[in-house]
Amino acid sequence: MVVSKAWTLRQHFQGFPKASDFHLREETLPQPKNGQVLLEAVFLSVDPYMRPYSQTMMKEGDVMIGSQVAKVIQSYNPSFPVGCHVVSDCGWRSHWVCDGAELTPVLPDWPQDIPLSLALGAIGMPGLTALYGLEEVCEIKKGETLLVNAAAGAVGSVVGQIAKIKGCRVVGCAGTDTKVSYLKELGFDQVFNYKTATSLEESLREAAPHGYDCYFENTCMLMPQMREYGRIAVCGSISMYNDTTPQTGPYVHTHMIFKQLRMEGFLCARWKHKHQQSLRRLMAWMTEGKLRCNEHITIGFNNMPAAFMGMLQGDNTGKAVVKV
Ligand SMILES: NC(=O)C1=CN([C@@H]2O[C@H](COP(=O)(O)OP(=O)(O)OC[C@H]3O[C@@H](n4cnc5c(N)ncnc54)[C@H](OP(=O)(O)O)[C@@H]3O)[C@@H](O)[C@H]2O)C=CC1
Ligand SMILES: CCCCCC(=O)/C=C/[C@@H]1[C@@H](C/C=C\CCCC(=O)O)[C@@H](O)C[C@H]1O
Repeated sequence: MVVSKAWTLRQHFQGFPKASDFHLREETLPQPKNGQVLLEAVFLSVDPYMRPYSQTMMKEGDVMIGSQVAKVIQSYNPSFPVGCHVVSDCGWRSHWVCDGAELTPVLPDWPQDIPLSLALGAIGMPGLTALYGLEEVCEIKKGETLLVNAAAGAVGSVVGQIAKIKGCRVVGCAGTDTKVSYLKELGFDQVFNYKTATSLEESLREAAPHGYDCYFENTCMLMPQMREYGRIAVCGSISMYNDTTPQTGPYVHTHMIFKQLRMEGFLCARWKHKHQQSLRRLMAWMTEGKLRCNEHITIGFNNMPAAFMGMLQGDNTGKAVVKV
């Protein structure tokens, strides 16, 4: 018998999450049966969506939602032999018994020198989100100018690098000078700190005097600098996830109409049928040295809530993960 640890939602978050909103419990798992495997978490992801989705998808007492890279430590399923690594959506759990239907093996031939944690980041859901937002939603083309905000985050940093691979001019905005330096290292053409800029509008205009063809939107709306026929991929709105009073946004219609803009919200799961080939493309860029990524790693399963709250503070550079 294996005793698993699991973090549950003690009470729904009110505003910014607090340590007392979480509860660590132990659960004795059943012995795996035919067709089943026993998983042991290796890396767990903490992502912004957990904050809004907890409100709609979870009841108080439920195990926190989330993905992890896990190792198969007992197997009665030939598709998942002992020792292989999988991505599982079993939530904030140290161990789990399940059948293979819910599991995605990490890419076969995962290179030794690429950390497996990237299966939760640049070569996982955030990387796929970046790719689909650029290719499927923005339909970005060589020579175009792209703006991305929350640019040093898990999604934004990949967005900017893929756009560079595609021959675009990339402007990123981020909230600290450390993030700005990091994005310059990654090859972004122009980067500015929106928290210290005297005028956001002026910084945006200086960075791209002719305006933006594409805008990858991770936090909030920046509309006036769009070029005619510009495309806006609405990926997230992280700056609002902890609000207790809904914000009223800017009036965007005039820009949308006169510049004939297209603005489209999306969820990366829409292109699930492309995930395998897309992950291989991301991995190829990574092994060629064209795609880099920083990880903010917290050590210890017991520190899951701290890692989650730290991520929501917005100070991390790159992808937030927990190493068990
Ligand atoms: N549509 C989809 O399918 C998906 C959407 N998303 C969305 O993409 C966005 C980015 O996700 P991801 O890159 O994983 O996130 P990260 O946690 O890696 O980065 C988030 C960044 O957002 C910025 N930020 C601005 N306001 C806040 C705030 N109030 N709290 C925390 N961070 C803030 C911070 O950068 P700075 O200091 O520069 O402002 C921070 O670094 C999120 O909105 C997320 O929900 C993610 C995956 C899939
Ligand atoms: C206003 C909230 C916007 C959140 C955007 C975001 O970050 C979306 C992320 C999803 C994420 C959701 C994860 C688990 C929920 C699964 C529920 C279900 O689909 O049944 C993941 O699915 C990939 C992103 O698209």
